[in-house]
Amino acid sequence: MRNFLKKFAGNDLHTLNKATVYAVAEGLCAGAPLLLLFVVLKKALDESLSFFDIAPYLVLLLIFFAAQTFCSINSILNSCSFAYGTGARLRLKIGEHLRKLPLGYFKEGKSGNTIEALLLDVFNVELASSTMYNKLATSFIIPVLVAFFMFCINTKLTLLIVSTVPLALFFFYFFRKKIDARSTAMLSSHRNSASAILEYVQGIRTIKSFNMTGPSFQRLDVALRDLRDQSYSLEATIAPLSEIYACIASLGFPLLLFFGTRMYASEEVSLAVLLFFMILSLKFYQPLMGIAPYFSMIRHLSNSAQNINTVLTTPAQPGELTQFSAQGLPIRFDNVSFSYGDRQVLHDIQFDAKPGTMTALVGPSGAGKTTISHLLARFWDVDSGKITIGSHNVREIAPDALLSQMTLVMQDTQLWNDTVMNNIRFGNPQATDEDVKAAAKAALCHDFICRLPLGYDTVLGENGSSLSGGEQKRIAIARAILKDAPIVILDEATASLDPENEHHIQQAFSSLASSKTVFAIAHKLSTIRTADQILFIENGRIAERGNFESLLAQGGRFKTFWDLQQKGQGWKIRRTK
Ligand SMILES: Nc1ncnc2c1ncn2[C@@H]1O[C@H](COP(=O)(O)OP(=O)(O)OP(=O)(O)O)[C@@H](O)[C@H]1O
Repeated sequence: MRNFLKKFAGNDLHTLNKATVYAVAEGLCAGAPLLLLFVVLKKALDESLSFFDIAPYLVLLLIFFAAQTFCSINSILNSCSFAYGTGARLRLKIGEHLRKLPLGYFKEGKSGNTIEALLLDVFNVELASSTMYNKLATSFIIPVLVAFFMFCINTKLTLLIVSTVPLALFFFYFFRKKIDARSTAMLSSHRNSASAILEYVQGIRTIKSFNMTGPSFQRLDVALRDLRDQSYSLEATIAPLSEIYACIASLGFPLLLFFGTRMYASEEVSLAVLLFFMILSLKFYQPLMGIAPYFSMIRHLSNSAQNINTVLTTPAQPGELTQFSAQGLPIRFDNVSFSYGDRQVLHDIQFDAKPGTMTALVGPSGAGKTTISHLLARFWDVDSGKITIGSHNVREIAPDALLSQMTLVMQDTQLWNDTVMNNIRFGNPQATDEDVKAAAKAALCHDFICRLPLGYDTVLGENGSSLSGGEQKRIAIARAILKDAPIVILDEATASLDPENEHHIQQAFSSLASSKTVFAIAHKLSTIRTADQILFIENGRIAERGNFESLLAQGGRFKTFWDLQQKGQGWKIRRTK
């Protein structure tokens, strides 16, 4: 645990050490009244006792109380400063690392796990370092110091008191695998529910539209029930074990009573010493009793630490070229093949895109169009062949440097719960308000933004929920215009829009795409009439290529596709009686 904390705490580790020293000092100060009690008892039993005899001890007691309070405050402040500092650093580190991971990592259903790493696991580390670490340290150090002190007074009585502790610890050690298993199951269940809740919240619109709220949403229901069962099962294991552990450990007290009184009867020890040991044994057992619940927390922590490590050690995509400009460079897909797991979805893709031209990717659903554009952005790396920009293989280019040269307008628009101004400025944080407005005008959104209650200062709600789909898309285009990257990828950007919105967005795209190297993925073939080259993708291969007219003239798959779309424009929903 300490190694894990050390790894992320850096120079802050001395704060944790300070907190531990204060915590031990606090524990010892808390024990001081017992020592004074012993002195008072001894005086009372050996001689007569007056107020003047105990007055200096009363003063000492007040000093110890003050010292205890001082140490306690400092222990809490230092451990909290360490815990929340380390927690914040960990969250930032995870957030920073996530940005460098290939998109494939998030597509493989690991996002629930990642959120768990950010929330529960880091929270566990915070909790461990703010309270558990000090509690555990003092729970071991204080009994050791008390035992040493008792040992100096009477060896036999000390041995009686401590003899049961190894037995109790061994008992817990014997059941550790059971606790481990329950704790691991509980954490895994926690992760499942986090991912189920995430899925539920993200899909809430669909769930509502199918009237599948509440328990009918099976996965969430099952995950939450499992979490309830696993949490209960863990507690039901820990609670009896903790009680039996505490019982075994404190068996030393009856032993002390039995043998201690016999030793007193045979005048082997004085009454004061016997009474003192009885009182001191409480100080000895008390911290040991308190540590039982921490055994499962240690398991939680090591599990959380492992999970955080898994996220942090997932390799970031390599790429040594950190300064790169794609301006004016041609792009080449050279015999590119790619598989998702065992399933090959792209075969020998070969084409060139000259700078400043538009390449349209069309074809049936699932043909591999989006995958081609994602490979260019290095969301994944190719299995064979290569993609080059100018003379550079994209594998050589650091993902951040590569993405800085691209604008992606995806099917789903991601907007933040922030002002319109900041949402657009996301494309270029250095942009002035005037730059933002100019981009908004070019993307044909200035007018509707001005009609919003606070204009550019209007907060958009979660994922732009206060705007229509077409308006959201135009904000995303304004953001892309502001980024002004030399490569633009448009993925089904006009899908699901009404004709008026589509017309506006087409105009906005023209502003975005002028003089850029554009890759447009489109189902509606009418939107890519002006493309310099059209690649018709089918079953992961380029089946046909050419410009709009030449492809129609070929009379092949593209032509069939076009004819079908023309017919489809007059489609009706027929009611059968
Ligand atoms: N993350 C993924 N893991 C596994 N398979 C995937 C993944 N993403 C896509 N696929 C599969 O790869 C194939 C190509 O998908 P892709 O999204 O590139 O097709 P597309 O031509 O863009 O389809 P559409 O027009 O419907 O968006 C499909 O069969 C799809 O099921």
